[in-house]
Amino acid sequence: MRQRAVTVHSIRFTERYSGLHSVLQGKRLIAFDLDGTLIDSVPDLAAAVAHALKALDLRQPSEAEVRDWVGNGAPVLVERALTWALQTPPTPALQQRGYDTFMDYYGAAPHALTTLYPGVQQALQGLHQQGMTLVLITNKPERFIEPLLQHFELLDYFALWVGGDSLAEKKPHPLPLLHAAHMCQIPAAECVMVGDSRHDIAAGKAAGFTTVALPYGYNHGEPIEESHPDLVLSSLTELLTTTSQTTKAIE
Ligand SMILES: O=C(O)COP(=O)(O)O
Ligand SMILES: [Mg+2]
Repeated sequence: MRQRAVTVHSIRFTERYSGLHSVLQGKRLIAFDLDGTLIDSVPDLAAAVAHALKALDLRQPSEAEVRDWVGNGAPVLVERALTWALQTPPTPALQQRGYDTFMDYYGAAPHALTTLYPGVQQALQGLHQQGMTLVLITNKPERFIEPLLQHFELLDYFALWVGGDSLAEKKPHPLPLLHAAHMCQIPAAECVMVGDSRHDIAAGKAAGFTTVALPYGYNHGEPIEESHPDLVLSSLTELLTTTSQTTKAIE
């Protein structure tokens, strides 16, 4: 069985890096959020929202407006868009029509306008090579995960992925995180949740994971620091620097 030992190198850490060091020390599993953390997907989500509203003869929001509505999964995104356009919550029938049109449009090409954030490929590859177990936990519908990971050539890095409709609960509930830890047989105390939104940080805290935030994604227009993650990074490659300095896998 594979075990992990933590090796502290005799280098002088700056205050920032000693913070990184202690947060990741002894961790074996990193759970990544998808939208706003690994991929900038808002251009495609906004195009699908606009298409769905246009099909219903409703006014269409800007990409900036849609950015602030992302985070609680596709049904809530469509509901927020319809409520904005109608200035009142949609009827169940209208919500269903809007959702179906959104899903068809988005599902046809979920990566057409979507890009990987800088350093993502490098960070995942490095962490994977170091023997870290990587999982993906998104509120995005499960059916879109595999095509997106395949398109960006990230699929092989992940031991498992969980979508917003995969289980009975989604983030900010801790269930998807606890499910992933259980499936990988790694205790929550040795797991880290990395995400861009308050839902990632709340889910991580509730699951007993260490929480790491990225400030460049989608958080309903609020600074992620307000959610008090254990650490805020500017790029995922900072994770790589830290773990390569502080952990070493042994047989
Ligand atoms: O689909 C959403 O609303 C957000 O997805 P995420 O959990 O990957 O950020
Ligand atoms: Mg996100």
